[in-house]
Amino acid sequence: MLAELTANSVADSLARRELKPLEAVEAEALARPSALDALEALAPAKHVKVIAEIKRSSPSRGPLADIADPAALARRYELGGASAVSVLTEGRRFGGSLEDLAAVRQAVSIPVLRKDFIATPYQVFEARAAGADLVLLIVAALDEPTLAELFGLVGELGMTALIETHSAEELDRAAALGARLIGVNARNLSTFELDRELFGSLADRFPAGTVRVAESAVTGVADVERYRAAGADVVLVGEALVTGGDPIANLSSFLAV
Ligand SMILES: O=P(O)(O)OC[C@@H](O)[C@@H](O)c1c[nH]c2ccccc12
Repeated sequence: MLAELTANSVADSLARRELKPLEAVEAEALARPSALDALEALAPAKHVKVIAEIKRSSPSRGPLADIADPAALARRYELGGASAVSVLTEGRRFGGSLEDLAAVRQAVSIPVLRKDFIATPYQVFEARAAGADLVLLIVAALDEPTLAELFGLVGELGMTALIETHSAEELDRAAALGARLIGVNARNLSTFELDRELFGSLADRFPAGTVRVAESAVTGVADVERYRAAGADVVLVGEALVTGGDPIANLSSFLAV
């Protein structure tokens, strides 16, 4: 189901854009200055860290925010103390683009995550060419050889993979891969259902030394506290930051946890 969704989304986004040849994108990716060290930026610390997301809309929630200037919002996130910025680059359902990512990259000096349904090496090169430091790989959407191939390529390009999981079995697959940055998404991307307890139920399963990311379902500081108490090093927050008024004030309350 999710694999199909990913394939459709990839085909759709590739069909809608004028595509440069792979060699050109690869050359652009390799010509970039080195990616920022996201593992260092997100390393466990005394307080929880936040990856703040630029998110215009989502299939489950519809339009969320009219973000005319993603770079300006990213600057607010950085000022507010976010450790990284996530930019949704999927166009049809999330209203994002690689242009958003490139604009954000120029505006901030913290690591930037390409959040999309990545299923091909081409998209990984594109991410680096646009300036991404991190790339999301969703275990449920990828077969084993593809996941391993993309994970390897992300590393070769000097970027960090955020491996997204939604079950014990997927978390074990992420661990077997040697992932250092692993997320548990509270949202099931096939049914859109939220399971707020999932991160807590899987927290003990993260291999020692990995950075634990709790993704989705933060509506306020109480959710950040709950994730932190369950063992999260990092929370990834979208909707609450794009809809909740001043992101700087919201971030400062989250970062006090
Ligand atoms: O808006 P929220 O509930 O704070 O969620 C953010 C982020 O976790 C969510 O956008 C997300 C997590 N994994 C994804 C994969 C694809 C698209 C989106 C996502």
